[in-house]
Amino acid sequence: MSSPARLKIGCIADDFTGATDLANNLVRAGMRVVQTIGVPQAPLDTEADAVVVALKSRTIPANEAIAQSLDALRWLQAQGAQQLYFKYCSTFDSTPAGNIGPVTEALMDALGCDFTIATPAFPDNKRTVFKGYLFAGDVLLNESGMQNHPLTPMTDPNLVRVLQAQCQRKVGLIDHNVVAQGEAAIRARIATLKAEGVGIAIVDAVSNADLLRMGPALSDMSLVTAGSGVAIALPANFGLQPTDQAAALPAAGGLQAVVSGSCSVATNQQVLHFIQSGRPALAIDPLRIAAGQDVRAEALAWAQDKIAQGPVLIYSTAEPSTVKSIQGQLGVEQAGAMVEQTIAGIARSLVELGVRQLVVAGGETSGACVQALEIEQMRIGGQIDPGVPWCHAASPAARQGLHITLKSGNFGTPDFFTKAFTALA
Ligand SMILES: Nc1ncnc2c1ncn2[C@@H]1O[C@H](COP(=O)(O)OP(=O)(O)O)[C@@H](O)[C@H]1O
Ligand SMILES: O=C(O)[C@@H](O)C(=O)COP(=O)(O)O
Repeated sequence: MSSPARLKIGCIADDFTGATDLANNLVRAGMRVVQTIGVPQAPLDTEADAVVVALKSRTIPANEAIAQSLDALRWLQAQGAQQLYFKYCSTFDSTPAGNIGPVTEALMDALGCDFTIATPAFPDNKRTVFKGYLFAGDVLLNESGMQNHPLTPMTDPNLVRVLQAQCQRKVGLIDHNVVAQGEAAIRARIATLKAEGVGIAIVDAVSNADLLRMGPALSDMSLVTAGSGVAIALPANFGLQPTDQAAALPAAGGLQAVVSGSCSVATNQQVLHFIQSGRPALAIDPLRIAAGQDVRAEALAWAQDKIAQGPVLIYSTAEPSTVKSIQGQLGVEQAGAMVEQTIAGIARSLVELGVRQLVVAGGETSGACVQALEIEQMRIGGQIDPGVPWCHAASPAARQGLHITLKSGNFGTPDFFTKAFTALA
């Protein structure tokens, strides 16, 4: 086994789909990237410029998120990572208890880092930050629907205030006027903030040009914290330029399927689009799972005689009123866990049937599917839509490995479920 080169960027992501989102942006900017599911037990055994360690630490208790993140940091340091990147959601999903602030500060302490940035800006997916205020699309974060998020309701769009509530260190702002002037002005502002006792600064960015202007000023920062957007600007600091080779994956083959447990607005549109295009789609009824029916076996039998003709979709995706009614009958957590386990079981059975191109929709659903497929590591390939790349992974269920994409609930155009397979052809 050849000994891999020193990692340029070591990344810690607080969820699985967010991890592929970050990996995708690093690949687009020229890095070869591997994503691991959790913290690996062994050293990296393949060439990569960056590794993204995917955790599920977004909404767990802050002390557990810190412990897992420090574990990931130690592994990345052992692989020689030259810069660390903590990735969180582009809608800054967190509560006054964390976990963005506590994890950032624990990583800073461990790295002896006296200053870092924080920006969830991801203009390709319409997340922008101006004067410290986060916009999702054309509206402020707290008007975007995120104010109703069940676990991390975002009711304040001012990120300086939001992050300060989670941090011991003083939080400041590098605003758009400074970012627009480029590296020297950003470095000067950082020096001023440090002199004022600020340890973490929210940074404005309303376009990719802003992110690219920011990049050179981050070249010597041991820790960067951000959504995935900032990643487009970092590979250049290591002398890398965009190249198709960074996204190279093995040739794709085998059967094609989509499984969806996401109930987000974008996914609902994607399911509808797939059905309206006349392709085979099977809805899963959570109440039948709860009643003890073998929904997995039924789904497999349904798929078996259709899948040779082209991609099939198996979904529990539903509109908010239906989801609420099911949650009312089964309980929120029980309904979620039951559906996740069923879809993950179906994904495993489909791969055992010969599916080698698998689209998974939903963050939690992706976590369950990746676990059911016993995937430990994924190589990141080309982008299908902003934030969503194809990946290639080994799995005991697929001898030569499989192509898999983990789609965040809110990402992707309405035709994503068909476009994904065309992109791989
Ligand atoms: N019809 C349904 N009724 C109730 N819960 C559902 C239904 N379909 C999916 N779920 C659950 O909703 C959650 C969706 O979360 P997730 O997979 O993270 O999607 P997203 O990325 O869109 O948030 C999962 O726990 C899933 O099992
Ligand atoms: O930064 C983002 O928006 C995404 O990468 C992300 O983290 C999305 O999370 P989920 O919507 O929970 O999949």
